[in-house]
Amino acid sequence: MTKPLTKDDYKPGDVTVHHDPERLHRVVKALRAAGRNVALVPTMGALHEGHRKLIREAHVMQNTVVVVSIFVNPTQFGPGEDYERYPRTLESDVDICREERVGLVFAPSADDVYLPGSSVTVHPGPLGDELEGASRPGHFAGVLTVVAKLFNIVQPTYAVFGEKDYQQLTLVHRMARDLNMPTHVVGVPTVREADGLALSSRNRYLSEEQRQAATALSAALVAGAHVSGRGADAVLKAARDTLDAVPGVDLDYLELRAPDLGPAPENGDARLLVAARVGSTRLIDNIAVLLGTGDE
Ligand SMILES: Nc1ncnc2c1ncn2[C@@H]1O[C@H](COP(=O)(O)OP(=O)(O)OP(=O)(O)O)[C@@H](O)[C@H]1O
Ligand SMILES: CC(C)(CO)[C@@H](O)C(=O)[O-]
Ligand code: BAL
Repeated sequence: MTKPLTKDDYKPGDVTVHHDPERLHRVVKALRAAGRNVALVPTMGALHEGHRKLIREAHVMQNTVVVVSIFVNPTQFGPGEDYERYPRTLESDVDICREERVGLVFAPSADDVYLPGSSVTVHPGPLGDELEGASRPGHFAGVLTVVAKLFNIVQPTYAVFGEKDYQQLTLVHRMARDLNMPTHVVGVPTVREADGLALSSRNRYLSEEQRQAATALSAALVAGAHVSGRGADAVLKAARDTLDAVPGVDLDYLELRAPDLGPAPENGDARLLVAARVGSTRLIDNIAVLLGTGDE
């Protein structure tokens, strides 16, 4: 039988913060037994408007308890990446969650998530070594393993992810399908600043000058999308020219792919993806494009 909840487990109308995976698991199990839907929004914290939009999407279904996880997952960072430096702002994150009517925040420590001797991981398949995975070896094994753990701890009906991390969203979809996970994965369009820059927790690393240069990523995607009727070569050239015109932007990749990140089609729906370093900050972005044949 499910144990009744106490005020330390769940406070209707307020947010409750849990650190212990087993306790959180017990709380969501009791809420489900009481007829509530459970939706999960996985994050690494330092919450911004993009995260707020994911939380609002998670509320779309009536009678839902939204769980936001806040965990800077060490296994998805490579050596020399910004794991130590990544912003950790739990107190203000909890305030944002309260404003957004989140029921439960799950903020575990790395030791609670990865028990000593843990060795089994999720293998992302070949897509895990491409695009982001080519620059960040092992990144998607780390992401999918922690997302699978979160799905098992929370057992959500819905889990919401942003299109800003398009390859991550694609791989999480694929993991849920390939491993018969009962969670529905929902994608949310990218929230942008007025000048086009995709919101990202890492934007706070940028100096004023770098912040200005960083608009080159979204500008390049828009320039590419603008000429999409003329075909793939025109898209890549327009995007590349835009990036090349801005000093201080060091391109990592600019690629056109199919919407499922397979090879780009000659025409029809496609995705244009970019990653670049501005100073020491690595930024990513992407946009949907409709490729024409170049005849029109
Ligand atoms: N601008 C955005 N619009 C929509 N969703 C977003 C945006 N930024 C992040 N997300 C989504 O929020 C979720 C948590 O991402 P995360 O906490 O890593 O934030 P982030 O801003 O992407 O941080 P980072 O700078 O580390 O990439 C992911 O599903 C991510 O795609
Ligand atoms: C999905 C995620 C929370 C897994 O650590 C992370 O990759 C993120 O914040 O996008
Ligand atoms: N937002 C994706 C998490 C990462 O960059 O590690």
